[in-house]
Amino acid sequence: RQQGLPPGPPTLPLIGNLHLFPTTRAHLKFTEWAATYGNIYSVKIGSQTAVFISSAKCARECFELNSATTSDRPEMHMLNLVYQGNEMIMGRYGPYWKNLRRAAHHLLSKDACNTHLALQRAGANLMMNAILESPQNIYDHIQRYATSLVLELVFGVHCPTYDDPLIKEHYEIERQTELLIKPGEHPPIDAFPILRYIPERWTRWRSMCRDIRNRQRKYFLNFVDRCLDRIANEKKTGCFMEYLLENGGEYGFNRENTLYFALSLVLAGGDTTATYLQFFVLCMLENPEILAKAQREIDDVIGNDRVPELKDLENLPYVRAIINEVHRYRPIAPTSIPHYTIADIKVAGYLIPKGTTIFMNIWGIGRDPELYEDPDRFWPERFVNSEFGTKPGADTTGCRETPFSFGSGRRICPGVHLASNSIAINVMNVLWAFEINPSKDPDTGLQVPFSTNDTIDGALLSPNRFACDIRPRSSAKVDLIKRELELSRPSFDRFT
Ligand code: HEM
Repeated sequence: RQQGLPPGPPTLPLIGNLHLFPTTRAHLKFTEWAATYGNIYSVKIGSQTAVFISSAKCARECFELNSATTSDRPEMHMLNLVYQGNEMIMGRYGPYWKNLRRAAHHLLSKDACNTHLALQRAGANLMMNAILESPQNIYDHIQRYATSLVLELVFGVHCPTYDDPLIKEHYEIERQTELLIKPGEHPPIDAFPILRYIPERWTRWRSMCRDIRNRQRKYFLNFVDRCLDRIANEKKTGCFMEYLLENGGEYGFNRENTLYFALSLVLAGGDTTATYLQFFVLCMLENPEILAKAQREIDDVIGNDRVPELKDLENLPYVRAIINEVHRYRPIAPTSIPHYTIADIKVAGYLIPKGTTIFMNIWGIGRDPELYEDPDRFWPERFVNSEFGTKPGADTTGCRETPFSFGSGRRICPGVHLASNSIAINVMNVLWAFEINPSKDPDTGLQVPFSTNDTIDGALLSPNRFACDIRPRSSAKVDLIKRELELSRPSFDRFT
């Protein structure tokens, strides 16, 4: 470990800390290290350095005040094989990425998102109706909502049911793609670049990258072809891809850039929103008294004669607190997406050299004992008692309105407004419409186990499929849900 670097676990010659690097539930180990080595610490992997930031104050200094230097992404060989530098999420910082961000703003700015609200509400109504029809499939109904929304907006493709083959293929592609970046899944090719030269017959990753690339191209190019057809036949849906195919030059995009930009939005926008909403349902299942309190608030403000609207959220402080607490308690990207320095910087008095990978330890920031009382407890009241959910007297430098789970600095999630609207609409709907209880095994009568800790071991933190007993709170609400769905169906007409 070079002089001036933040402290960290003791290293071994050549491999550094590689032998200590966790391959499962890595965020827990990274947060444990923060308790030992501090809110900024470094880890060596071969010759490479990684720095972990685990406090709001350091995150502000690192990602916001030094954003001109900390907005690159580390090079990942396998992603290069799949995307050849065209995609956005791991794209290198520079003029091409700046154009991608400009283009993303066109679709995802706060104002643009106001124009997507009718579609989001229609999709949410479809989800409530699907829960009425097959409550046992709530996990899938949530996935359908989130995936169909991004496919509708980006490619003009509507998926009305969860067993639509397009939804199934989307999730297969997401799962495969996640394996590319899952720690421990492959040899450390990026830390030891010499591994790139191992002959193909002894490696699995090259053929895997080729398969994923081909599968993604087949899936997404089919959507592009459909857009081209609609443009030719003057049957446009107003989706983003149609706009890009006609105006991509505005951003300097060629056809490949356009394809991979759209792919980035769809892959980044579907699973993330779905995972948040699945965790929300699990948090309600685990905390019936919190669910009941939120429903009392909803009943007082909205009542039984109409469904919730986005603007109701202003009058629902406890529901807002629940939304913030789910973000804190189960951040879906617990160590965000790594950033990379393009020059030396100083953070908290330590040197972070050019060429360092920096992780924002979102999980650790949400569990910082200096900021949060009883951080491992799901307790929305903390966000009622103080603006940022912090304990009395805490130094709130770096705390902010946008949840940390969306990342930080110039790379902060550009989908934050779309995701926040989806979350608000669906959280209010579910609280207003449904009772949520543990389900019982029909044979044994025993409660079917569930837990917010029962997660898929992937690059993102997402819950395993779970069961619950979710049913309408009254027959009058069933009638309202059905009526609302019929009223909002015209939003889908343009996709037929
Ligand atoms: C609950 C939902 C979501 C969460 C928690 C989330 C979280 C994140 C995080 C942590 C990052 C990395 C930020 C950083 O590097 O500092 C990110 C990046 C990104 N997100 Fe999201 N996201 C969500 C939904 C969405 C949606 C709906 C879209 C678009 C439709 C989207 C598009 C993107 C893109 C394109 C990036 C890469 C940005 C870049 O590298 O410049 N996300 N997101």
